[in-house]
Amino acid sequence: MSDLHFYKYQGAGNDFILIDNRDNVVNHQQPELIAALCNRRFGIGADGIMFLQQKEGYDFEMVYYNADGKPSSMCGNGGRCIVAFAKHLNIIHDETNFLAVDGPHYAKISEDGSWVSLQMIDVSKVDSDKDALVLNTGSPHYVACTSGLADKNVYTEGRTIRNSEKYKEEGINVNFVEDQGDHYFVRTYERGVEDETYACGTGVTAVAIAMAKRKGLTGDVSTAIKVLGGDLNVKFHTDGLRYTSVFLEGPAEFVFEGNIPLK
Ligand SMILES: N[C@@H](CCC[C@H](N)C(=O)O)C(=O)O
Repeated sequence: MSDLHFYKYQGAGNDFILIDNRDNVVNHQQPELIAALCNRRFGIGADGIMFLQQKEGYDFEMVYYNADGKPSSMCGNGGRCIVAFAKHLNIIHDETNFLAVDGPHYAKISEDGSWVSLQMIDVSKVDSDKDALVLNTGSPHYVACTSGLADKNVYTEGRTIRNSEKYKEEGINVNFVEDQGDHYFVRTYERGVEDETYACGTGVTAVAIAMAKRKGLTGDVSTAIKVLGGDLNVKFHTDGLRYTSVFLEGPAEFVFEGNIPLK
């Protein structure tokens, strides 16, 4: 039995296990192992796990799995955390270009390594589903406006939409948003965690774009968003049809590191 050295990071309460796999010794294509490491009772506990790997032409590659052990689409808060991890490993200094499942990403990181601004994919397709908006910001998102969000049963209502006939095969992340004047309050049911998380980066990015679309905003837009685990900000430029130079900004913090036996 050998030990796996891991690092734990969180971005606005969206928490992740990080593994330095530059020497490629960990075979991560083991869904049961990934799910066991992410398990909050029997493992380290996390919403997802990332492997930092070498990639020619980039500072590193981000390989992301959801807590259920399945490979996932893009994770925005995970992307911000892996940038902080790459700085900790001295792979990068104050900016980086890395590769993720949805393509190349540029990011900037503060001197102390605790604040990350991550460029997300451009978006040009925003669909309607009755009163909700549906779009892909690296991961698929359903955005529904609501009131009384603090008291909403996000688990039950999110789970029902995620498992509805239309979405159950591919799955979708379900975001509920309440306009609170100078910011939006957002709560998200995450596919692959199959629960509400404290924050979802691709989710708040989808909310900021969806709300701009609904309000017909154009030009440079900056949107403050509160989530259960803290504060995030989303910036982009739009002509009303395309959303470009999209940046997800917020905290990314080291929590602890340790070793866990690989059984
Ligand atoms: N927490 C993430 C989203 C991770 C992917 C998601 N669970 C999915 O399967 O689509 C984020 O911060 O973006």
